[in-house]
Amino acid sequence: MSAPRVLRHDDLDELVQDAAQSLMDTLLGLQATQETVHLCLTGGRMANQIYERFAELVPDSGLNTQALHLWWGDERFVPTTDPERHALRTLSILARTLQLSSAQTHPMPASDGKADPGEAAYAYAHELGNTIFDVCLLGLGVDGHVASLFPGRLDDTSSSLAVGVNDAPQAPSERISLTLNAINRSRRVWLWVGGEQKAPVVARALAGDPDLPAAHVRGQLETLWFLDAEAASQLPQYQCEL
Ligand SMILES: O=C(O)[C@H](O)[C@@H](O)[C@H](O)[C@H](O)COP(=O)(O)O
Repeated sequence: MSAPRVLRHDDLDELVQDAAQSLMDTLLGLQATQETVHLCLTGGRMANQIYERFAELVPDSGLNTQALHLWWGDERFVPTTDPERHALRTLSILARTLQLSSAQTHPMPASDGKADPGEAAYAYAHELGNTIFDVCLLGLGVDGHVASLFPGRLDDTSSSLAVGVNDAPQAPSERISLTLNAINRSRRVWLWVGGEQKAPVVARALAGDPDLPAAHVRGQLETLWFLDAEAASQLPQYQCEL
């Protein structure tokens, strides 16, 4: 397990640019040595901005999009065509420049066709099997949640890979989430966080507050927190690298 490192950026634009470029560079580096790369995506406003920038980088990058597999860290348990679905938003951005077949994209199940979030989570865990994410992306909620693992409901002893959430404190209440078990077996875990309202929870999580799910995420090789200056504003200077 790797200790968290903080990459502090002067502003949101710099964070978006660096996060998108770092993702591209890492995927290209991986493709030089391995056939398939598994990337686990997150929802949220910050991530969507970074995906926009990433999609712009794709055409001139040399990225082999055929060799990329996309997974999701969590999903809102709503119908397939509901615009609230993380997968729908993310794919609508990425599909501008990435040609992706359905065999490469592994969205979490939607509510049409599945009885409840638990059944959907079970199916997703089965699909995931022994897959290890090369990069697992996460956003951070103001309450310290990551994926759909909320404070006070942390299923940290779960040996399963995905869980159904029926009473999330944030709408919609029904969700599917990867567990810490699935997240923390990733090679790299990257958190993308911006804005002043996240500063207190960033400081608590990086101080190791055990109540916060975000304090428990670790990649096997790398745990990187990409922050803008506002989100990093309550951290001690020594914790920031840039
Ligand atoms: O599933 C959801 O309801 C949200 O998308 C949420 O979990 C989000 O990922 C985080 O709150 C961080 O997102 P922001 O980058 O939008 O702050």
